[in-house]
Amino acid sequence: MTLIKVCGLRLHETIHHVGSLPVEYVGFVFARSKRQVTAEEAAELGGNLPDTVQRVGVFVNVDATELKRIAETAGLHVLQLHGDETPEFCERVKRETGLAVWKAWGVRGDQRDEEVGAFAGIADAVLLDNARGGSGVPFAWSEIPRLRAYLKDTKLFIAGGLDADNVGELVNTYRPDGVDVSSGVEKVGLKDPEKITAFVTKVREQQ
Ligand SMILES: O=C(O)c1ccccc1N[C@@H]1O[C@H](COP(=O)(O)O)[C@@H](O)[C@H]1O
Repeated sequence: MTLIKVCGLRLHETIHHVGSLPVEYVGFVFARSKRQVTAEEAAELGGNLPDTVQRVGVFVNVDATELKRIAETAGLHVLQLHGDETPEFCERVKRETGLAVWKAWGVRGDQRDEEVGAFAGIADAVLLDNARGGSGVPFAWSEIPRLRAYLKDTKLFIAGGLDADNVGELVNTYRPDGVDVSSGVEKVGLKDPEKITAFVTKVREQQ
């Protein structure tokens, strides 16, 4: 089964809707973004989710002390690191928080992408995204098999410009462990319940 993460939630109505769908993860963005929430807001929103849904915090280059503070306040289960975090930093944060760590990797389509292999066996998952993270634009999916080979058994999530129209092809062709969506389920900057349902339905149809 393909795991599903819906990211960038800020409103109670959307949280209730996502909580009623077969979704494994919900993401809260703590990076500077139009989707940014505070730890306190995330705690309140996340408190309305069923226990089956894990809460993921999205961070860009935040130090370990601040990560810990936000994770505890917001009640996070997973830390998604979207900046220049090293494998050593990921290992340390995993050890000190006891939480799962996902490393987001911006795919550029050049030799530097091979460095993603340094996170294999350290991060609980690697999330491949467009090199401009959170941009809503897909990267070249043809790179997936090459990069997956560097990750060995580490879980692979795909993000970057996914929506209900393209996720079926992605799942069918590349069979990632999970998919992550944000801007593709928005309408004029707000999460759209119909688009979220359409996305989840499309992923589940591929099983
Ligand atoms: O969503 C944001 O604003 C954001 C800001 C900074 C880093 C990451 C961000 N979001 C993550 O980006 C990917 C792709 O999102 P999209 O579907 O292409 O919009 C996803 O993992 C979001 O969690």
